Amino acid sequence: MSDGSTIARLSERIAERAGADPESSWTAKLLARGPEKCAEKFGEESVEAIIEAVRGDREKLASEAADAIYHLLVMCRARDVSLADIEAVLEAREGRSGIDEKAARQSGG
Ligand SMILES: N=c1c2ncn([C@@H]3O[C@H](COP(=O)(O)OP(=O)(O)OP(=O)(O)O)[C@@H](O)[C@H]3O)c2ncn1[C@@H]1O[C@H](COP(=O)(O)O)[C@@H](O)[C@H]1O
Repeated sequence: MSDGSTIARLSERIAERAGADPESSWTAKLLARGPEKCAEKFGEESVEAIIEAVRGDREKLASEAADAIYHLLVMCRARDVSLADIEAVLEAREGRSGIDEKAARQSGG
């Protein structure tokens, strides 16, 4: 069972590896290729997760979802958006239902 700290550790590891040798780090290699390439990679990994979600293989979906989360964090890192930035948005949404939020947006409130 995860308490969320695995993703926080992953995010820290991505930040550490950002300055590593691209020959020895996938993170460094991706970041060296620029934000557009990181976004493309996230898109590919997301599609792989979508395919497994449609197929209904739980094990493969968990694996592809892990790849997608890693590549999402790398893409955000490439644009200087940290996990803390993402968490701040999520925290601001806590306690408000998505249905209420959508209704408020549609009524301009
Ligand atoms: N979580 C990950 C992680 N998930 C996926 N990947 C890499 O993402 C790459 C995906 O590349 P590809 O698309 O070629 O792989 P694929 O999806 O199997 O491709 P196909 O063969 O299906 O086309 C692989 O090389 C994976 O190893 C990851 N690379 C790194 N991490 C984490 O990042 C940390 C730092 O890694 P380095 O930067 O490599 O040191 C690691 O300790 C991990 O915690």
